[in-house]
Amino acid sequence: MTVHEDQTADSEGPAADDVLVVDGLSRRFGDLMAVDEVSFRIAPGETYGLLGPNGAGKTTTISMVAGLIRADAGTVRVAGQPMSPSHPQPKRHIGLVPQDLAIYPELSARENLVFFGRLQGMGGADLKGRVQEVLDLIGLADRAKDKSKNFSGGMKRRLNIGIGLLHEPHLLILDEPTVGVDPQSRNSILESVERLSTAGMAVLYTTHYMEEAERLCDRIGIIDTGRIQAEGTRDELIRLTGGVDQIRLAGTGDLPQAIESLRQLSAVEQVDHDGLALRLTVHDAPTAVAEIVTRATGAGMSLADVEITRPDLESVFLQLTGKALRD
Ligand SMILES: Nc1ncnc2c1ncn2[C@@H]1O[C@H](COP(=O)(O)OP(=O)(O)OP(=O)(O)O)[C@@H](O)[C@H]1O
Repeated sequence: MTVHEDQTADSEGPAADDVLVVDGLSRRFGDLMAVDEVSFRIAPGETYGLLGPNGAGKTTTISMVAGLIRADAGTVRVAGQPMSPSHPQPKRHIGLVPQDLAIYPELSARENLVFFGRLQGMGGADLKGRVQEVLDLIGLADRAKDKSKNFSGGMKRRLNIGIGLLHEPHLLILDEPTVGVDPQSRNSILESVERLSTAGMAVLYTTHYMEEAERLCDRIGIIDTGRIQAEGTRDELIRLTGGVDQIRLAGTGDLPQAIESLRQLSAVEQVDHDGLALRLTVHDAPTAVAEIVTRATGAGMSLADVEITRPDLESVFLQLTGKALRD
């Protein structure tokens, strides 16, 4: 886990096979420091999330990583090679999926992929084979012949992702790919990203949706006002801000005996009695809850209700920045 500002950290150095190493990346627009010394790294098969609200600096960061805009300071290494305006070659290892759709509505899914593949200098049997692989990866093989103008929002986004995958990049960058799509389409996009990650792809994923970061990302950088405020796995970030799982047991019966018995469980840190219910502070509530219920009832408690409360990244963000993730 790496913690920035005044927090202490046990930061690990970059591994030799990291697909992406970003160090001290900064960019100013006039008086605004849009990205301020952003550093992170992504290993093969790892999904790294930049989680932050609108205007946090996510798009500016990935635009610099992808070589679309110049950085004022900092370095980017892709697949072990430094990248700069004078040395753009490592760009070929990056697949960028921008926020806006870049597909031709009158062309089918397959025709779009063939068109963009040719633009990238691909052709012949290689292109044909790769297009089929990509159609499978994005789950559009059975709609390959349909014009993309007839696709749902999520299918169009997946086709957009497919275009970014054609040249077999080592790193796929997705900029808020689910904004403006319905929940079902969102799920199919997330499943595609999960499939790619399982296949070994390194993914850089920007979002302001906490649920997506929690579901997809192995590590998350919480970004606000251009700075990464904290970085780690979901659980590390939650521990960092002192978040704990709680279980509330409402019921009647021999409560003192239940408290005594529950205090002996290693997962239980603390048991309080608020008059109406027992309130437990626990490690990993979803795993511990079955044993806790068994203990409480075994000790003579008759349960009326069991409620689990887990802190989430929204509360971490609030604590770190004093603001909500969404307006
Ligand atoms: N070309 C530009 N000129 C001036 N200001 C810019 C430019 N591009 C971005 N900004 C500003 O830089 C800040 C960071 O913007 P950026 O687009 O990187 O944020 P974001 O986290 O991607 O949010 P969003 O999802 O809204 O794009 C914002 O205040 C934005 O207004």
